[in-house]
Amino acid sequence: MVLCPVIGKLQHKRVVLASASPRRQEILSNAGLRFEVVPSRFKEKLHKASFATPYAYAVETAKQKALEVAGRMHQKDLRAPDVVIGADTIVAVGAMILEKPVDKQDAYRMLSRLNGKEHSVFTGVAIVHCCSKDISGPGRTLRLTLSSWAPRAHPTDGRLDTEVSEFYEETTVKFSELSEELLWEYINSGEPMDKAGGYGIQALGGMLVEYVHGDFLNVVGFPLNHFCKELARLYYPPRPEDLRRVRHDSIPAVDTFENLSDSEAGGSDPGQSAKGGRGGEQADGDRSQAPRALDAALNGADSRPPFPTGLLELMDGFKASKVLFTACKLRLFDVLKDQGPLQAADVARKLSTCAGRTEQLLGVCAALGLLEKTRRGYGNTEVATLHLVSDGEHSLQGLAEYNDAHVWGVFTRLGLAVREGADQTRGVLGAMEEERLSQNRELTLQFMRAKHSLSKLTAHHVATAFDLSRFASACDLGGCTGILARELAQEYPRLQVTVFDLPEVTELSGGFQRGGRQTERIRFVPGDFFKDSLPEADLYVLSRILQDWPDDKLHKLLSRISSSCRPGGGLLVAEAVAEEEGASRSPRLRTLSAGQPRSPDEHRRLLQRHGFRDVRVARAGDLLCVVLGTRAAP
Ligand SMILES: Cc1cn([C@H]2C[C@H](O)[C@@H](COP(=O)(O)OP(=O)(O)OP(=O)(O)O)O2)c(=O)[nH]c1=O
Repeated sequence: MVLCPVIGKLQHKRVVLASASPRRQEILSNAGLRFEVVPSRFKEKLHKASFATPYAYAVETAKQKALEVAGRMHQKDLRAPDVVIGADTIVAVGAMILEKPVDKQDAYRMLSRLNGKEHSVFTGVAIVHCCSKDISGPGRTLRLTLSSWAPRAHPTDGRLDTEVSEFYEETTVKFSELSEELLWEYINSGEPMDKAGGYGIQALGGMLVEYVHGDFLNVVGFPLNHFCKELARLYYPPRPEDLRRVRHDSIPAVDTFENLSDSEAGGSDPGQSAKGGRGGEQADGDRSQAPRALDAALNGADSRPPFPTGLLELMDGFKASKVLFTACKLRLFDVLKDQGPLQAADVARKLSTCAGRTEQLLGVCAALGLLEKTRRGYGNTEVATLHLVSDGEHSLQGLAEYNDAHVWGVFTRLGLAVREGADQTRGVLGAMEEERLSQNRELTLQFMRAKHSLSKLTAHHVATAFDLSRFASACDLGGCTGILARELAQEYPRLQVTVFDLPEVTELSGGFQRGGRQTERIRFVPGDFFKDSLPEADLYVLSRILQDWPDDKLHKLLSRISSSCRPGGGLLVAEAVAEEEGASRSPRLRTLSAGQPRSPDEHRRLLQRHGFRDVRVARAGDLLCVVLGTRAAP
């Protein structure tokens, strides 16, 4: 498929879609492109009469939308993009260009013009390749240091070199003869208001359409097929004669990040458009100029090293994490779930936070794909709705809270851990151990919320990695809130499950339980698996436990389990995946714990060393590996 190889070319680039259109986001996401959404602030006010054709207007508007985002991100170091994609969809009937209706009357005027007639839908697309050439050398990254949150004396002197590839696509659409009543019924549905021409062919508006000649997705807002051909043309390999380098010193200056806000950030002045011809002047509507820098990089003529996007992303990753944790701590996603979308000022009012910095936080959350910005303000994206709203079924709010309150501190002491070998986790978990969780109820609850939200992601995978129906009873050692126990009871209707955990944990587990028949087969027993007798069970379960203990403790625990397990009984171990021996685990799970990352084979050998045979290994999602061993007769 032409897109797959091209996706590979874009995979390590920072791609930004400069559009608030959910349709465009969906079309590109479904095609497998990874990108961030940074809606453009370009005001679509180009003078239509100054364009020779409707599609020239659409292409120029698309270009200005993309250049505005490229310029803003370059100036603000939100995330230095490699590629910015802009698009603009218009409906043309006769010489008239129809954009989004301003009100119902306007929608009626448009639909009446389209009624019973054939019209064209044009989508202009601009692909802007950015190469930052600022005084601090190539590349810019997320620079959210304290200073960058303070008003800047002046924007950086840096210059943004861009190379623009642009094209348009035309689709012909014919409306049926529509009654006045039907038109108003459609208008009152509200659907027309955010769509060019006042209709949405992909939804109710499909009822108005008699036929479509051409790319359907182009009508919805993004000509995916043409876009793929354009990318293929750009990356395999560009022909020198197609290259046209355009330098945009005229990128419209915008205020510093600090001062940028909806009311202040005017659109870029059309007069400052790119040098060179207006968009779309060529008859075939397909004017591509691949970037020369790209051609040089692809053909080895450029001696400079490839841009270290991944490394810079690694260097700045912690800032993005802190932005996420701060937004979670402020319950930003909860407020937007209940009352969104909201303008930045309204968010600041509801959170009782500083308006300027709230605007910045919202902007970065949008750049991180956690929020989407539309004319009506900021709203949660799908991932935020699923995982960042605190009462959501799949919420990871607890994990964010715990990482921010505790794990963050652990990593600030990484240097000490490396120099002195001290296990900094003990500094946190240890503190929890020594002062006993019971003396710090809030800490215990935060720990349990974190473990609960993380376990929810993998509990089903762990419970179903192997067929456990031969066991009548199971004991989940360190089972915390019982999320895995619940999954086991759900999956195996015969199974009785015991959750064995510290008293201060089991006494708080009630708050995490949800109803359901399977809870009748789950019991919580307080105890310490290093000191107290283990509850009797056919199957013992250790999920994300071994990783937290040094070898001496780990062998002590496995030895106690082996002694408690009758011949034919089982031990199920679920741990973070370490691909090969000694490899470090996925950083997202490593908490600097005292345990060693273990490969599946190392786990296999560990169980065999403690008397388990027929040891099998499986994967649980891309987070955990699951190992099941059967206790051999002594
Ligand atoms: C004709 C037609 C348009 N549309 C939509 C696609 C676009 O989202 C919108 C045209 O307005 P645009 O200005 O192209 O895009 P937008 O305002 O939605 O987003 P942005 O400017 O941030 O990129 O109309 C449909 O969804 N279905 C249709 O049938």
